[in-house]
Amino acid sequence: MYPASFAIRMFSLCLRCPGSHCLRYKTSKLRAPAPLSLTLTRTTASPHRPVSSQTNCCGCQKNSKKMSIQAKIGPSILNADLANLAAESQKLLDNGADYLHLDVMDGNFVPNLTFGHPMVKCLRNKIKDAFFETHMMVDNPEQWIAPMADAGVNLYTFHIEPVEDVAKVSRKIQEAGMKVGLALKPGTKVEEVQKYIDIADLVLVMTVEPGFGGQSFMADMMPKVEWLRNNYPNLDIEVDGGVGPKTIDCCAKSGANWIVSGTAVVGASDQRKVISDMRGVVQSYIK
Ligand SMILES: O=C(CO)[C@H](O)[C@H](O)COP(=O)(O)O
Repeated sequence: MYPASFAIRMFSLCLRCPGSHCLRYKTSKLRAPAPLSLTLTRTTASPHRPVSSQTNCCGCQKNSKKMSIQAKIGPSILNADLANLAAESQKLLDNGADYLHLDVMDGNFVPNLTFGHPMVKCLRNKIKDAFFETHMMVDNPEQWIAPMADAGVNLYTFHIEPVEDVAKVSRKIQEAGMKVGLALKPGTKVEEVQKYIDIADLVLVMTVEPGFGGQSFMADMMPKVEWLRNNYPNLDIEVDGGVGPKTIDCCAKSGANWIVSGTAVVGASDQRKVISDMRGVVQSYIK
């Protein structure tokens, strides 16, 4: 961690750069993460996905480029009528959902049980072309990679907390043909995911304790999202838990672009409006 005086000095150096969006002290060159307490916007360089090869003499990007991320709304079907899952899911997709967030719980990692790959496979048989994310709230995510890939999952998001070798599990997910999501419980420091970000397609910052839908949003998780966005402008950052029309602005402003919303969408009388309004808020913060 660099002291604040160093950060301020590097920032003022950056002001000489014609690219006014450059904040050099948090580029990949220095490999120093911005402190969690700093709230910064608009970076142009990322160790995750570089956005330009043109640089100024100071190493800053010459031209500001648009962030390449997109706003995505993924309803969680946790609190839906699971006996009617295919119809409920199709309705969400027809109302504009970008993807489905499927909460898989094993009763060990979290104190709740939901469903596993057989159910996901049945859902895939009914819904052929939607993007499926499974949020694996399980002790041993490695165990379910092959069956979930076979079930037609696109993005396999697992918690790093119980996993000894996150890189190995991530590689196996990729080899199985799925994208990799890395999830953090509220008590897990964001720095713990940093060394794996280059192999991740998405980082999920939980905004409730995982296990149940319908809980209150934890605004104190937003510094994690800000830190990720400031350091990785093109990373897909997902939030999950208590997210809805009342809390979306806070998430979007902090830099989240993949939004999981359960109760607020599934229980809405006008799902289409809720999904579209939330996407609009996220889009308004994407530069
Ligand atoms: O992962 C989850 C709980 O562990 C759920 O996805 C999450 O809680 C979504 O539901 P809601 O929007 O109702 O909070």
